Formats: sequence, C-alpha cells, structure tokens
Amino acid sequence: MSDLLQLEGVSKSYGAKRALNSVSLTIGPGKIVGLLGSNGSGKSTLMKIAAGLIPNYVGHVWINGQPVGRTSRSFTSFMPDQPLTESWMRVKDAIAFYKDFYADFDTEKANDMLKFMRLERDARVSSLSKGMQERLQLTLALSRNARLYLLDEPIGGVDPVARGKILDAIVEYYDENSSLLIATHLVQDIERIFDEVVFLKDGKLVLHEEVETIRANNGQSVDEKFKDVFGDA
Ligand SMILES: Nc1ncnc2c1ncn2[C@@H]1O[C@H](COP(=O)(O)OP(=O)(O)OP(=O)(O)O)[C@@H](O)[C@H]1O
Repeated sequence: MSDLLQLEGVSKSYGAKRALNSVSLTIGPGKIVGLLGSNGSGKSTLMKIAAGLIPNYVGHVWINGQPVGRTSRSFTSFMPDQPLTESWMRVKDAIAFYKDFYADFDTEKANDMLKFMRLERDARVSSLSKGMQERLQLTLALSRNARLYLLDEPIGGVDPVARGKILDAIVEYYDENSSLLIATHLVQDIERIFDEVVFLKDGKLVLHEEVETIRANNGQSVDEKFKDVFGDA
C-alpha cells in the first residue's frame, strides 16, 4: 500500500457532539496537504486520531499501511496546538528530551533549524513569546525523520512578516518522501505551499482536491474557494 495516510469511515463523538462524521480520505507520499475548516469543524480531532492520541473512534485509520497505534506513532510526528514542552526547560533541554524520546530525532537538523528560527539554546521555554514557542514546537516536530508530519495550526502566533520565512523552513526541512498535513485558518498565508487541500465542515469532508485543479478549473485561489464553501464563517 503506497498511501501514507488512509482514513475509512472515521467518526468521533464527544458526548452528544459529533466532531467527525464518517470521514474517508487518502493522502499519498510526498504531499503537503492543507486541512482547512472553520472553528470546531473537527481538524484537531482528525489530527489527534491520526497521531494515535484518541483511541476510541469509529472507523479505520492506517499510516503507511499500519493501523494507528504504537508502531505508527514511531513514524508519525505531531505538532499539537498546545506546547508539549515543560516550562522549566531551556530550549536545549527540549531538544535533549525529544532526542531521548524519539529514535528518529535528528540532532543535526534540530541545531540547524534552531539557527534558522533564531532560537537561543539557553533560552527558557517559559520566557518565549507565543510565536517563538511555535518556532520551537515546529523545530522539534520537523527534526524527526518521520513519514507523516501532522502540524496543528503551526504559525497562528507568528507575526505576518515572519510567516513566509517559517513556511520556507517547513518546505526546506521536511523530508520529501514523507507527507505533511497542516491544519490552519490562515489559508491565504499558507496556501502557496499546499499540493492538496481537504475541507472539513461540521465534521464532514466536503472537498479533497489538488490545488492545481482548483486553480485551473475554477480560476480560484484556495482562499477564494474556501470563502465560497464556508461563507464568512
Ligand atoms: N475533549 C473534547 N470534549 C468535548 N468536545 C470536544 C472536545 N474536543 C473537541 N470537542 C468538540 O468537537 C468539535 C470539533 O473540535 P476540534 O477541536 O476537532 O475542531 P477544530 O476544527 O480543530 O477547531 P479549531 O479550529 O477551533 O481549533 C467542536 O465542536 C469541539 O467543541
């Protein structure tokens, strides 16, 4: 099986709230895919299921041909929308922590990315601004030599001027044999790096299309298509 991520009929409810409603989706290797939807559309839930962090859901999920679980977690790198690091850590401790925890962590790549992100190794994690925190989380997530990267709102706190630079880092540092799924609201800012986009609306998949096709068939940017589908929500 060559698909890197495959979901088949995935549903998830929190009590009476249905966060995902029978979502089926396949993503091949070497793709950067935007996971787009308004607040509460189920993006984080989908990411957490693929990351193996939500065990009780309906349907099936495979990563690189393996059902989601212990093995798939070893080649899936997840950047959550909340930091995983502890506030007592310095940047260098966070790097050491990830290195201990993940066999595929590439310290050389991490040190390279720290420079690129202008992060000081001795800075305390608790003293970092939100944008700098995101730079650190992104460094940690992308420094693993994983097959699937799941980035949940990776540049929401980064100022608009720095966003372009961070996007360049994402493209430069991710391994082209792997795939990257990025959940975001910042469609206009990020769309230039997407190969494909997935739209989620009220937990349902309403569109999965190559960006080229959207541009060629509709003469629209992804942002325009997004506004068409979601209105001003
Ligand atoms: N732990 C939880 N308990 C109860 N409801 C939850 C929980 N997590 C998510 N939900 C609900 O499930 C729905 C989908 O949430 P999810 O966080 O997946 O959406 P999202 O698209 O990531 O939203 P946002 O863009 O605001 O981050 C929302 O209605 C949310 O309130």
